[in-house]
Amino acid sequence: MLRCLHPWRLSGGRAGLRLLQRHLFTMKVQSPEFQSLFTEGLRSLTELFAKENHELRIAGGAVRDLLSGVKPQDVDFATTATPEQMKGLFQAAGVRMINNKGEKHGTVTARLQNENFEITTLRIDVVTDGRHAEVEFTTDWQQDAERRDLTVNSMFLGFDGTLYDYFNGYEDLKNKKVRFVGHAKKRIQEDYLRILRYFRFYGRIVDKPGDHDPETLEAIAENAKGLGGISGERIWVELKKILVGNHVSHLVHLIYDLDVAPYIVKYRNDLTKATDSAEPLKPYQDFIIDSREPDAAARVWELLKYQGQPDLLRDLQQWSVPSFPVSGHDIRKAGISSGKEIGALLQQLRDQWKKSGYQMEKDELLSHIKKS
Ligand SMILES: Nc1ccn([C@@H]2O[C@H](COP(=O)(O)OP(=O)(O)OP(=O)(O)O)[C@@H](O)[C@H]2O)c(=O)n1
Ligand SMILES: [Mg+2]
Repeated sequence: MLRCLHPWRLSGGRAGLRLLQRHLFTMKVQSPEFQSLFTEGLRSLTELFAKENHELRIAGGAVRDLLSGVKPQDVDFATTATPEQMKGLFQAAGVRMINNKGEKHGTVTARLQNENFEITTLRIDVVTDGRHAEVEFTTDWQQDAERRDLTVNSMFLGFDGTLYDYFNGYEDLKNKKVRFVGHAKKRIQEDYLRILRYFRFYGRIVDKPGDHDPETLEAIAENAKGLGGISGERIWVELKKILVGNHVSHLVHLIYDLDVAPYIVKYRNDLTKATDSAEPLKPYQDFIIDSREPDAAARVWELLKYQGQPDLLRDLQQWSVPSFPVSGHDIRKAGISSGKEIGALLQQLRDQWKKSGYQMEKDELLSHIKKS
């Protein structure tokens, strides 16, 4: 998962600006990944905002991915427009809005040319309890960058290719450094899940494991117990992402050394509560099956070794990973030709197969298609 940095075209002679933290560094970004985002839907969206003089930029993780030469899986947008202004603008243009649950936190989702766009008003987190935040809207990009977790996740990218970087995120990405924006302690106390996000991005970005900012490690150790208040399901989602990254062994050690482990693994019966507790191996097996990485099993052993669960470890080591018996070809033979439908059916059958404890065979699975 080594990510290489693209040779960016710098807009002449501004490199000196990045020396000061909290000093806006800008440059121009041109890359095939960036260009590939410009769908018809995105063009219409940017035009709508430009017409009303609202600023709209790509924000956070998607900027990080683009700068690493990776096409982002999901793109978040940030804007100076308030949710009310966005709603007015979309209504006037006859654009459908969906899923208004995010509105309290400033997020409006608009559907243009069959694509969904999640757009969030710039905000300050006014009150945080380590899990949720009460927010206040702002039109100041720097303030929005300041409430984000890591420097590499705190950048914005305008549609003319201008990168806006307030906290040396670009420099950190190039130097493969994972750092919190401002004080690690404060950032973690705003949302304890950020402890695990730190490990996750460390596994994604850093080449050689071992180097950490002492202040960060201290802040993690001091605040690990905050993870006790986060739902097991959210923890498990992050943990799985750590396990598919690099440096798993190093990170699992660190999770134990910093005493984070008690709050995310031992004593946590709800960690994998989506599944039956009579089958303690199931979530790990599902993870291995879903990850499709050749060494996924070894990564989970690593975790179990330290989880103080030698029985689970032994059982998992003896388990031979079954392979899903249905292929796209089988479904096509059953008379379905649309690629999209085949994909959806494969996913459905996979889920059924997993629920059956990987017991269902090909014919039985395929017979379910015909019935539905
Ligand atoms: N606990 C969190 C979660 C998110 N963010 C901010 O919100 C952005 C988007 O969050 P999310 O999509 O959850 O994560 P990404 O960083 O985009 O990572 P991924 O590639 O997994 O989506 C992050 O980049 C970061 O700026 C944050 O500050 N603190
Ligand atoms: Mg994201």
